[in-house]
Amino acid sequence: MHRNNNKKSLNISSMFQNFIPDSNIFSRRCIWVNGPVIVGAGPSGLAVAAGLKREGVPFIILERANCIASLWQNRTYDRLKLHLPKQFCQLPNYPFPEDYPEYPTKFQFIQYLEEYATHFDINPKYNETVQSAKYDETFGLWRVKTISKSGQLGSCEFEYICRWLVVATGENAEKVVPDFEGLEDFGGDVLHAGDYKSGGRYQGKNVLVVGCGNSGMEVSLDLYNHGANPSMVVRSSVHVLPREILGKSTFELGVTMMKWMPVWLADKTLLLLARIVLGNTDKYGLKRPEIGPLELKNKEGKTPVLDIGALPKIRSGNIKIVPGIIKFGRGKVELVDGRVLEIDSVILATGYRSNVPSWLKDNDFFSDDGIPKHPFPNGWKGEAGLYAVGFTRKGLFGASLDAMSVAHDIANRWKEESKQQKKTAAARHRRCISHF
Ligand SMILES: Cc1cc2nc3c(=O)[nH]c(=O)nc-3n(C[C@H](O)[C@H](O)[C@H](O)COP(=O)(O)OP(=O)(O)OC[C@H]3O[C@@H](n4cnc5c(N)ncnc54)[C@H](O)[C@@H]3O)c2cc1C
Ligand SMILES: NC(=O)C1=CN([C@@H]2O[C@H](COP(=O)(O)OP(=O)(O)OC[C@H]3O[C@@H](n4cnc5c(N)ncnc54)[C@H](OP(=O)(O)O)[C@@H]3O)[C@@H](O)[C@H]2O)C=CC1
Ligand SMILES: O=C(O)C(=O)Cc1c[nH]c2ccccc12
Repeated sequence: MHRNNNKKSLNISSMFQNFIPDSNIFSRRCIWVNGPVIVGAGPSGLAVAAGLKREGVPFIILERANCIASLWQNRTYDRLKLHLPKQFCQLPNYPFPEDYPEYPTKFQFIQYLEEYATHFDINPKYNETVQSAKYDETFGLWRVKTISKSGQLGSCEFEYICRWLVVATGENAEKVVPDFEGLEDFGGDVLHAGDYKSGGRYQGKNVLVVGCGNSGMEVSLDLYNHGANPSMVVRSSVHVLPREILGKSTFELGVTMMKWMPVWLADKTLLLLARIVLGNTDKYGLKRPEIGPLELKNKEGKTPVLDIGALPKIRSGNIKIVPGIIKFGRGKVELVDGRVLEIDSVILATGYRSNVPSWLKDNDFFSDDGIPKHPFPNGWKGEAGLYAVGFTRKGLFGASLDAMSVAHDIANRWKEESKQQKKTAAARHRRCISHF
């Protein structure tokens, strides 16, 4: 759908360069960017920015929050630690400090990201939400419209014009909040896991945790540790794996096995080892999916739970497993097995989704769920200067690989176009001189 109009864009871009900056003739201020616009200042956006800095390519990062890594700073609970070993979570060209533990805390991870941004001198434009991005075929340029909520003037609107657009808004941009019958009559407090910080205020309360992914499991454990009485809803199935097997990270084991054997065999081996370490999890209401954990992650993006202590509490009955929900009523919930539970609070650990379809217009690179249609490792480059980083379903590790490919590709194209622009300018200059 998008054609590459390189020649056209060169002429038009130099035209914009003279004409647009700080223009007040439009109600929306237009800004020409001599390089890519990166949307999102999470780990993915920062990693691309660092790569571009190293190559000397100018760029702008637009971030809707007032800080970098807002998922980590604003939407995660206090007890969170990285659940993959640190070597799989560091960004390119800047290792974690040596004294960091194998599984850094979220506060250590945030500190690392702050230092990363400082080290590479990355300064995002904060409080600026991208509302739409559209490729203008006539000019061969991207038009990125934002609304900015900072400053004393209230909100301002901007339009950035650029040749390259890097989508780095993440797989977890928005909370998923399902519609439950009767929830409006429930009366107690209802929170998404993205707003949960700690179990401190739930002591002695009956709390229903909806969802059994890593968030549901870890929130349930945190609630138990704070003296609450959690019940966790498992409506379908879940793969629970030990975080480590014989002292080695299960994730690393999976990655290594996949290099040597087909994914189904790696899955079979992992499940056998998990059975030896954890026992039969089906017994506690944690039915395993029919597809193996690695294949399920690759195909559907569903992350297996890496257990950090919830499973023993499930075994001992301190965290109760309950089936799907029929409806809520005042102070209670009715379950599909006919039971009615009295509950004080609800925590929706029901996951997240990408928000790309809401703002990227006329695109056929991303599917309706906001993830690129081409799976890893082919999902980072679209047409007409469109790039995606951090949608590989491979966590920070995948984001880093994407970021290096994207920064390198843009740098090559930017340098090529800059060279051509210089040649065109020189030729124009020679023609002018020859007229005298
Ligand atoms: C609780 C939790 C724990 C996790 N733990 C791990 C882990 O241990 N290891 C691992 O590898 N992965 C983990 N992940 C996966 C996670 O996706 C990555 O860690 C990482 O945050 C992805 O980085 P990102 O930059 O792609 O996305 P994000 O971190 O989500 O950053 C995207 C940024 O884009 C901004 N944004 C979104 N929409 C707009 C818009 N329209 N305009 C402007 N800005 C916008 C957001 O505000 C955000 O700052 C975890 C995820 C969650 C939810
Ligand atoms: N320590 C760490 O590093 C952590 C990492 N994470 C990561 O963050 C990402 C998001 O994880 P998470 O927040 O757990 O989200 P997930 O998408 O992994 O899990 C969502 C859960 O909610 C359930 N659910 C959704 N809708 C309903 C409904 N209507 N009724 C009942 N159950 C419902 C799902 O069930 P079903 O499967 O049936 O759809 C699933 O169990 C993952 O990649 C995860 O690995 C999260 C927490 C900690
Ligand atoms: O925690 C996450 O969300 C991740 O995406 C990390 C991750 C990528 N691939 C996995 C396979 C098994 C467990 C975690 C991950």
